[in-house]
Amino acid sequence: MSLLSNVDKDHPMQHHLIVPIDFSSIKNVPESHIWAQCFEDAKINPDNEKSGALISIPIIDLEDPKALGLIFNACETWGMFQDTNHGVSKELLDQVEFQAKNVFNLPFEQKMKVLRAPDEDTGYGYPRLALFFSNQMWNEGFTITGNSYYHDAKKLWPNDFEGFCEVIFEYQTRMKDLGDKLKSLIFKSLNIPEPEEATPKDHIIALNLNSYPPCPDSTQTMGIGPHTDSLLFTILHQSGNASGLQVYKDEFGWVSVNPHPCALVVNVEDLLHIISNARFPSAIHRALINNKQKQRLSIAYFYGLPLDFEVSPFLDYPNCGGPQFKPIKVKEYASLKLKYLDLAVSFVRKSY
Ligand SMILES: O=C(O)CCC(=O)C(=O)O
Ligand SMILES: [Fe+2]
Repeated sequence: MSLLSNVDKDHPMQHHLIVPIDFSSIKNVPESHIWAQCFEDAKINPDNEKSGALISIPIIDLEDPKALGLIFNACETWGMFQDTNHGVSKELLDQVEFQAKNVFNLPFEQKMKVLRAPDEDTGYGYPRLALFFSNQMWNEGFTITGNSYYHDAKKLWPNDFEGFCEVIFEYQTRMKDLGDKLKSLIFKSLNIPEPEEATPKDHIIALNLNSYPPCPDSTQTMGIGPHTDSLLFTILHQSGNASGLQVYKDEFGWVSVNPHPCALVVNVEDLLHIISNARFPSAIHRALINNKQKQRLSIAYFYGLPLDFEVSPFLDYPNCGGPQFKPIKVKEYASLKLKYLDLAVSFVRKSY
């Protein structure tokens, strides 16, 4: 049982919101998956190279002596950046993408063997976010926490599961190292102490493999609807063959975050928004479907804090105007998020 499942137990999902359609047999986008508003609010379309070239989120070399300042500016302005020189090899990124592809390209009946249970957080299915949107998303996911992948891989490939397990183990290890390093850089950039964790091994950490299958009409549907992530920050690897990820910024609308060779996307999540006393926005993001009829993959690593850890704003900077949020335990916040999605943060906001 995973650490998060105690929280999930209180918020079970309906079966039909977990079971994806069999994307491999679909010729037209079904009514259930049509997002009429999809492009109306998109000031910048991911396939419009001209506008996409005008604005882009910062790409930061982690070995750059100026990295701290650059990270601070990017988090404050965008709640997001891409990092290079992060220490995760291209080979490992290719391998994890290959293994993700192996999962999603299995026959539908095989994937259903590891369907996520209504009150669990691991396994195959639509993203948990499906609960909050009236339309289905063009997306299938496979969520891993801790060593849940071992049990599932045995069901998917009874005689050949080691390859998948080795790559996921290695990827989780490297992501944890990179996450620790980024946490240290981000807190230094804010000039506040790193949260003291009594039980660091109880961190909530999850890995989401996402697949956006080839789509007969990309203008009709949505890969993943607008949301913020719940924990400290996300480290995202996206396949290089197609764009889709976008971040929302008031002045510009939706801005594409196109794949950059070997760079990993880092985005601020809600708990970091709270700890930074709203100095860093929690990145509102979504993923569109590309018009190239190509499968797009992304691998999201959510870096958290222990469930019993209490987060509260650090106020040690000039003109911060007092704490904007009440202290809250990570598990209480996770529970609010599963119930209210992006409104969760408003329950933590202080009213003066
Ligand atoms: O696929 C992407 O680019 C975004 C995925 C995402 O936002 C998530 O898994 O929370
Ligand atoms: Fe996300």
